[in-house]
Amino acid sequence: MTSAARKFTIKVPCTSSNIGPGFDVVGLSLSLYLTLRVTVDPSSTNTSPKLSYTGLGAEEAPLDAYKNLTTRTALYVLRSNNVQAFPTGVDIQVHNEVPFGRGLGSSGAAVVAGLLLGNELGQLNLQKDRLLDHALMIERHPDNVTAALMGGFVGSYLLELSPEEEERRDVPLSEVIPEYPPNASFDWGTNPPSPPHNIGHYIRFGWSPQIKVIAIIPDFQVSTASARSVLPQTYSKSDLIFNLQRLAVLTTALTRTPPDPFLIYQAMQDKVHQPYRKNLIPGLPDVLASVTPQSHKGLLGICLSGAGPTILALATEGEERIVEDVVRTFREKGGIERCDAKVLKVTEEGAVVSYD
Ligand SMILES: Nc1ncnc2c1ncn2[C@@H]1O[C@H](COP(=O)(O)OP(=O)(O)O)[C@@H](O)[C@H]1O
Ligand SMILES: N[C@@H](CCOP(=O)(O)O)C(=O)O
Repeated sequence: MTSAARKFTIKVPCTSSNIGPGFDVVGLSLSLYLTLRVTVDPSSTNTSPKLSYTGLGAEEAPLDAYKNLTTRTALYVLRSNNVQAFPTGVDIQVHNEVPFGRGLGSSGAAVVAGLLLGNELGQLNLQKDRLLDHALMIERHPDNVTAALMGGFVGSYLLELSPEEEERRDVPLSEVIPEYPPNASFDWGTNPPSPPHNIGHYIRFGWSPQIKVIAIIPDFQVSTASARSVLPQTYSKSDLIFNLQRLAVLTTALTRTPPDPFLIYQAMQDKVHQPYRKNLIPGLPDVLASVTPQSHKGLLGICLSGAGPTILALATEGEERIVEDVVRTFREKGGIERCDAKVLKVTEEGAVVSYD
C-alpha cells in the first residue's frame, strides 16, 4: 500500500533590522514574503529534493538542494535531530518577493523557511523557540531570524555560550552539511550535534497602528557579509552610550499613539553601523539628512534597513513626498538611477506553515 502525498505551504516575511540604533538587536517583520509550496510523495524514488524558483532571485538561487541556503538549512535541522537525509519525493516550488542583498532579510527568510521545511519533512514537531536555537547556529545575529520566525517588532539577545557550546556554534555550515549531492557511496559521517537550548531570548514590542513603513530599495546589492566587514572591532564609550540611550527610548516610542516625531526622529540616529557603511552606499549621508520631521510633514524617522542599501522611513503621512525626495537624493548625490519603493505592513504572525 502506498501512502498519500503530503502537501504544505511555508510562508516567511521579510525583515528590516536595526531601525537605527538597534544594531543586531531589533527586527521588524514586513509584508514581502518567501513562499514554499512543498509536496512529499513517498511513492517517488527521487532522493534529492526537486527545487524550482519564481520571483526575485530566480536566476541566482541555486536549484541544487545541497547548495541552496533553504534546503541546506532544512538538512541541518534534519541531521542535527538524527534524521540522516531528506525523505524521498520532495518537490519544492519557491516564490520569492524578497530582493536579495538589499537589507530586507532575504537570507534570514531563507534560513527560517529552511527551519520550518526541515521540521515538517522530518515530522520533528519542534516548536518555534527550539527552531530559533537552530537558526542561531547558522545566522550569527538574531535580529532578522527572530523577527521572521516570530513576527512583529522584536528585540532579541543571544546568551553567552560556554566554551564547549561556542565550539559547537562555530562549526561552519559547510562542515556539517555536505555541499554536493551524495551518491550511493557517500559517507555522511556523524550527524551534527543538536544546538544548545534557549540560546536566543526575545520579546515582542507593540507597534503603533498609525506608523507606516516605507522601504526605498536601490537597484543594487550589498552583501551583509561585506557590510559587516567594514565595521570596527571596538567602539568608543560615547558612541555606545549614544546608541543605548536612543534604543531604550525608541522601542517604547514606536508603540505610542499618536507617535511623537521629534522623539522618534532623534531616537533613530545611530553611531554604530550606518556611518561605517556610507562608502558602500553612495549618497547615504545625504539621503538620511534629506528628510526630517521639519522638512516632511508626517516623517517620524529614517534609517538604513539592515545592512542596506534599502532606506527605511517611518511616517504617519506624506509617503509620496518622502519617496520622491529620497529617490531624487540617491540619484543626485549618489548617482543611483533606479530605486523601487514600497509601503509595507508589519506582519503579526511571522513564519507560518499551512497544510492543504
Ligand atoms: N530565497 C533564497 N533562496 C536561496 N538563497 C537565498 C534566498 N534568499 C537569499 N539567499 C542568499 O542570501 C544572499 C543574500 O543575503 P545577504 O547578503 O545577507 O542579504 P540580505 O539578507 O540583506 O538580503 C543571496 O545572495 C543568496 O545567496
Ligand atoms: N544587524 C545586521 C542585519 C543584517 O540584515 P540584512 O537584512 O542586511 O541581512 C547588520 O546590520 O549587519
